[in-house]
Amino acid sequence: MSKQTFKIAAIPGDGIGVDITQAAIRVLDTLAHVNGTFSFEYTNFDWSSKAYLERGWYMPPDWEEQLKKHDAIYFGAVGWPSVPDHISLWQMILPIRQRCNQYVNVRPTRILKGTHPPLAQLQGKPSDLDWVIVRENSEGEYAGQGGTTHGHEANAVATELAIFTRVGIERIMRFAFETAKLRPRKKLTMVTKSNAQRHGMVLWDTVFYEVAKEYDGVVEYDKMLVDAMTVRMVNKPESMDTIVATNLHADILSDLAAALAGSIGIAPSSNLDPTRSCPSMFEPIHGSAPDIAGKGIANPVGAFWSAAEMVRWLGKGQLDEVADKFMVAIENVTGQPETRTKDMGGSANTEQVTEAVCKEIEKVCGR
Ligand SMILES: NC(=O)c1ccc[n+]([C@@H]2O[C@H](COP(=O)([O-])OP(=O)(O)OC[C@H]3O[C@@H](n4cnc5c(N)ncnc54)[C@H](O)[C@@H]3O)[C@@H](O)[C@H]2O)c1
Ligand SMILES: O=C(O)[C@H](O)[C@@H](O)C(=O)O
Ligand SMILES: [K+]
Ligand SMILES: [Mn+2]
Repeated sequence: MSKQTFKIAAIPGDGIGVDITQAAIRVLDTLAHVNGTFSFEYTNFDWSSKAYLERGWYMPPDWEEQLKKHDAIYFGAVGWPSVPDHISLWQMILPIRQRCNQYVNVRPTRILKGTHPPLAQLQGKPSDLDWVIVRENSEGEYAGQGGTTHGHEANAVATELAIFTRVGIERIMRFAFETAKLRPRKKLTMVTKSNAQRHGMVLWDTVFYEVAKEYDGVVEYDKMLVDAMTVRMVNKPESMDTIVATNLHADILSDLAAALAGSIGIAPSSNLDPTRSCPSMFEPIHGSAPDIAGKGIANPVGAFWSAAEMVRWLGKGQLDEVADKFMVAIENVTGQPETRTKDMGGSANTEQVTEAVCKEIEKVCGR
């Protein structure tokens, strides 16, 4: 069998995005080397807030064409205090998600070996918390429509329009049910705020129950209002498995999930184009963390987990075992107190964790 080469567009971005992307590439290359059946070829894109401040743009006019030459995109994080966050988000990450048809954002959470999450200390066992949050990634509260009139005056008016389409809702529901069907608990919880938001959220509910009919007897499903959902996530983590929510709700719930599982630094995400007509994008859910940037102490585990999901996606079913072993290597490292970063109660730096994961890959990922 000839060796497969995957073309990766690497966009480190800002702050700790740079450290963790570098770490992820090192780990991915070690994995490829140890496995021997595939390799990665990277194009590095210096699209960042720093570059924006120097040259006035984040991405060049042909960014889409450039990205689409790749099999996948690996993303660090974007955002820096000297640029308003809505500028950085809307000039980088959100256009990529929208124009590359990445309408699903998959955010798994579970309690990795060796973590001491607040939830497990309160009650229950680590395996109680094992979720996949399916985030609608193309519309909703992130549709980007709205405007401002009389901007700096006392009578300023601003609108922020959330848009929900039947097509958009139906495809995310279907993806969520298919995800739930393949999980051990086979449960799907759908989250809205359809008591207060009586149009878009009601359409979500309606389409959910329509699609649900196709899964009767296969997937157990229920519906939650987002406020009550936060309580259930803390008090009854074992009662849920797959969760589907709108762009904004799932953004918030996934940070909560990460914190309950131990740290924002371990949580991964896959921005997927399920049709595979565009490259999908993999990134940890955290941001550029300006408060710890430049210190070399960022937890790279969320970045590694995202890299493992990228391998799984690129393999189209052929590299699942490789991705699983990669996760074992990561957990062998989180399992050791001396190779945990500060956010996980340890004192190791990014470099030491990366080194340790590479060593574990050599032990557990050989063919
Ligand atoms: N997808 C993205 O690129 C993305 C995601 C979230 C936030 N952002 C941007 O990042 C910037 C900072 O946002 P924020 O502070 O709200 O969120 P953040 O996720 O960057 O940081 C929140 C807190 O978590 C800590 N943290 C995050 N990742 C960590 C890691 N890997 N290891 C250890 N600690 C970690 C940070 O130090 C900080 O205290 C903003 O500009 C925001 O818009 C971008
Ligand atoms: O999508 C967003 O809201 C931001 O990019 C970030 O908070 C994320 O979760 O990816
Ligand atoms: K990120
Ligand atoms: Mn977020």
